[in-house]
Amino acid sequence: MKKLGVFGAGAWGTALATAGVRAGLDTVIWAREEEVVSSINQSHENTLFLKDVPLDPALKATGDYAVLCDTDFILLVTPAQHMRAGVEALKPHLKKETPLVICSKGIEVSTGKLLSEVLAETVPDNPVLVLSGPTFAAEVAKGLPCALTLAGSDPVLTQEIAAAIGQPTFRPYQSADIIGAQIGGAIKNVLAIATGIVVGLKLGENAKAALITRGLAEIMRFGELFGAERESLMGLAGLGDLILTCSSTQSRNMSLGKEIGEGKTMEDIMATRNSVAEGAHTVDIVYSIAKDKGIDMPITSAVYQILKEGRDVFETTDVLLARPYKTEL
Ligand SMILES: NC(=O)c1ccc[n+]([C@@H]2O[C@H](COP(=O)([O-])OP(=O)(O)OC[C@H]3O[C@@H](n4cnc5c(N)ncnc54)[C@H](O)[C@@H]3O)[C@@H](O)[C@H]2O)c1
Ligand SMILES: O=P(O)(O)OC[C@H](O)CO
Repeated sequence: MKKLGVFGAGAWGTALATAGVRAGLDTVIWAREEEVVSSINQSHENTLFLKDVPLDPALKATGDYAVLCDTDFILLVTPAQHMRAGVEALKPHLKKETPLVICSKGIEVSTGKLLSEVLAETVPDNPVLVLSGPTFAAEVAKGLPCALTLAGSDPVLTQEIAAAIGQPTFRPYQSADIIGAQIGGAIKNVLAIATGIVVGLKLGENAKAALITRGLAEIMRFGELFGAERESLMGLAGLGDLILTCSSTQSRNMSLGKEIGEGKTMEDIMATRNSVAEGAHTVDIVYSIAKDKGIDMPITSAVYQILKEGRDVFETTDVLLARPYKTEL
């Protein structure tokens, strides 16, 4: 495992590529936008998605699938809703034995499938792993310390990849629970929007803590349906990421919710951004699955109603608070 490919050069792909370079890997990042390829190669910065963070000149960018696929393992970092199309495009150039590591956080809205299920359909022969956890791209790119979950069904391969990309400031903890490693990262984005709304409405720190904790209960209930292990949901890729994302406006999801709580519309907010807020997509499918399967997810439902049905934030909050009292667990 000497050569790393990174598929997708948004903020997270770029940060992961810097981690690869720092780990001593010969790293190439594939970008969809020509201007990103040239800005990384010439100015050693991703001016479109990770501005003002200097990148190691050793990091090479390409727009060529064949160059990306001439590597020992590939991190997949496209937005979740574009993962299927992205991997389909990659497939003709991909060696069957190349391990693919899902680093995106979301559930495919059109099918309700986890990204590992999407890969099982599109590239069934490639080994698939998941890398997820509490990690803001800018901090990782600057080399600040973090810890993540690296999940894979083959413990030897998982260990091999952890050893290849791991370093003191980028610590992958291994797991066999590929499902659990994806559920927390996908749903915490929806809950971060909810927390942002609470912050934007100035409902206080107590409300925020209550929402994060009851949000975790929603992750647990949803995870059970997919067969996630509870321990994984309490780990870095679950609770850890929920805490991080709900705590800071560095999160695109949390800050989106905050702006909604402050009275802005989705149209206004999206007009000022070129980055992805996965929760605004994931909420559709989580809401729909929860409704279909009878899973109690009142916070997720509230986010859906506000974002997708245009319900008033004050009215929706009142309805949430007026729900009957029940046992905690
Ligand atoms: N940014 C972070 O701190 C962070 C951390 C962990 C995980 N993630 C996850 O990584 C994934 C990628 O997020 P990001 O922060 O790198 O993205 P970003 O918001 O920085 O950049 C947007 C990305 O979307 C791509 N894109 C836009 N339109 C597209 C299209 N039509 N088809 C394919 N790709 C398109 C762009 O090329 C770019 O790579 C997301 O699932 C996110 O949840 C992000
Ligand atoms: O900026 P966000 O909300 O996409 O969150 C980034 C990461 O997922 C945090 O772990």
